[in-house]
Amino acid sequence: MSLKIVDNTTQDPAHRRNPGFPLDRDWVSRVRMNRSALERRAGSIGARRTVKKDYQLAWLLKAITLIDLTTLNADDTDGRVERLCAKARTPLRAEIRDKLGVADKRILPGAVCVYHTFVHTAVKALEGTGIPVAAVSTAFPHGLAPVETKLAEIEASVKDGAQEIDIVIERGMVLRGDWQALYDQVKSFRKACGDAHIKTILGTGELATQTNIAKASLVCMMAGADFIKTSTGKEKVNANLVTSLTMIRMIRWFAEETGIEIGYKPAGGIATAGDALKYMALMKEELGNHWLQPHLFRFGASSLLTDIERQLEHGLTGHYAADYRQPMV
Ligand SMILES: O=C[C@H](O)COP(=O)(O)O
Repeated sequence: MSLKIVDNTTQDPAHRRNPGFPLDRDWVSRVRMNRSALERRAGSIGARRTVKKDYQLAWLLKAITLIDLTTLNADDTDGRVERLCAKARTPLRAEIRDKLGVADKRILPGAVCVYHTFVHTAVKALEGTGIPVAAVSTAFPHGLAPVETKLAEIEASVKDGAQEIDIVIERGMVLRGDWQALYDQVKSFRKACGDAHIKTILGTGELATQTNIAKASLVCMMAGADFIKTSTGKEKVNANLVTSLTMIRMIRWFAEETGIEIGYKPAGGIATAGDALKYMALMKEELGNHWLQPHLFRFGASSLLTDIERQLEHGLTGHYAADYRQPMV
């Protein structure tokens, strides 16, 4: 089995951060997406075997490095966040790592993602691992609060040690086509983030059309987003392949025009190893293997790791482990 694919780190020194660009209204007005063409293309993902069976275990190991291990529940506690961080420190049991021959490799999730309240706890629990803490700020999940409140929340998360900030946009700005307001707000969020990387959550399930999703993606990238992210996980419709295709194509277009590579984070409802492989195949086919690195791709997921661990064990032994052997939080 080739495990070359898991040899990556969370930082690529050659990667240029998005500096942000002026709002180009002409470009925004030229954006049009064709939903049925997107659906046809999305339906073909995973139909052909993109990942050969022998390589699947290596891809699943890689998938672990691309997860923002997440807990975003109203009943989260310090204890739950600490247990999640313990899982992040040891995402795979030693026995599985040994059997896979990867005991010496860095296989850790891309980040741990929590509410602002728990940033301090997570930073402390992850000390020494190099795993960044991502905070959902700006009145997650709806994004409806005075801008000053949202900016203060970002600043507080950064002060507590968050290295990544997942902001939510106001969906109403997109539905009204108020691109200037969206651009100005995301730009101010980016400024408040400072060195922390900013992921902009679009709430795609609430944006009505693929064209709106594409335009919102573009405006966020112009305003300085490091990542564009689909969903909070709280909308009725969360990440899916059609929307992913729309956003990935905007990332490609943006890279062609500006030379800047923006990250992509599908989030919400991605819970199985099979789902993960489909998203990875989509990235590989549309943007190339290069984009399958933690600084350019993340899964926002609360339960994906559990299934990946189960599938890895099944791949090794032919049996599924009992649930108690893979506790999450
Ligand atoms: O950003 C991450 C999402 O909230 C996680 O959603 P999930 O619980 O459906 O995996």
